[in-house]
Amino acid sequence: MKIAVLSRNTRLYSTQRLVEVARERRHVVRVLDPLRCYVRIAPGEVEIRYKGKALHDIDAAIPRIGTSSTFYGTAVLRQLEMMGVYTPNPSDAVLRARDKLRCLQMLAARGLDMPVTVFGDNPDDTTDVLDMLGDPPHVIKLNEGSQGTGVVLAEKRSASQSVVEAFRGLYANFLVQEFIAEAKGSDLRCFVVGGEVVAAMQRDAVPGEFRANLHRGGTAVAAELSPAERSIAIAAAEALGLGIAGVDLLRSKRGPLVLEVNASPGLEGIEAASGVNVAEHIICHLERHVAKGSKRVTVPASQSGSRSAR
Ligand SMILES: Nc1ncnc2c1ncn2[C@@H]1O[C@H](COP(=O)(O)OP(=O)(O)OP(=O)(O)O)[C@@H](O)[C@H]1O
Ligand SMILES: [Mg+2]
Ligand SMILES: [Mg+2]
Repeated sequence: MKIAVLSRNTRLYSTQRLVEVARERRHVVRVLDPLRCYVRIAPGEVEIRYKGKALHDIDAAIPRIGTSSTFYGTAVLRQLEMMGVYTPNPSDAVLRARDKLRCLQMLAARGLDMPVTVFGDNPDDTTDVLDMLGDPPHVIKLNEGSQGTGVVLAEKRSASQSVVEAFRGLYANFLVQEFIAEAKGSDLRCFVVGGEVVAAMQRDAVPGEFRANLHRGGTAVAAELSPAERSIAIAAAEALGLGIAGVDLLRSKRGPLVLEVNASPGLEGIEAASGVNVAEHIICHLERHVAKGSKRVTVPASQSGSRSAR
């Protein structure tokens, strides 16, 4: 198989692991910086080039698209999809996951439990928006934040109001959630590949911190999931159409709650904590799909001319 890993940095742990395992399993693998891919769009043609050369015959692509290149990265991925390249995480699904509000709306539509969430645009509505949520503490989050940045705990209503005003002043999209105190600064990261949870870890925040993210100093240990936790994680990944997903859950009084679904979950923390070779699960998932015969589109010579991508 010829595999492309769309990643801005070949030195990242996740990128390196995917390359390593793909090579071990005798695939041809190449890391492509999505920002160095460029595209020609014309009727009946599919063309994508990388550093001066046409890309062709790619069987599968693994998008590892960071928040800073969502727009461009997903456009490149879409072009690969148009060429019939298999991707476990299609561009539309990556876009859905990147937008926390949209993600929560889709999960709610499936009846999956989550912290109750509100949002509103006009300052005149803030009081009523917060009334819809209930008493503090509240968690206020930037809609497109990651690694715990822009996630703020407001203990009092006046604090919620101030943070909301500050985010509005910065023209940032945000959402406000009920604070799940019973989670006690811990969350569960469930790594879903091809409709199965292949690895899970519990992350615990450092004392005095409510965010469990490893980037915020949190620590991680392997986690045993209950059947309910396992099934809600799988359902959340499926609701968004993601073959690979990092689903974050909180353990609450009313059962597991989905916090968010990440489309480019990191491998370092989860492989270290769980001891599972997650990269191998991902490559095996590609093998199963490409072998199943997801066909690459061949552009007819009459349409593609000398510009054909293959
Ligand atoms: N409503 C909540 N109640 C309790 N704790 C919360 C809540 N929302 C977030 N947290 C804590 O803050 C952390 C960061 O929140 P969240 O996962 O939404 O942000 P993120 O920046 O997208 O993180 P990631 O790096 O996992 O993508 C969570 O892992 C959890 O520990
Ligand atoms: Mg996230
Ligand atoms: Mg998270």
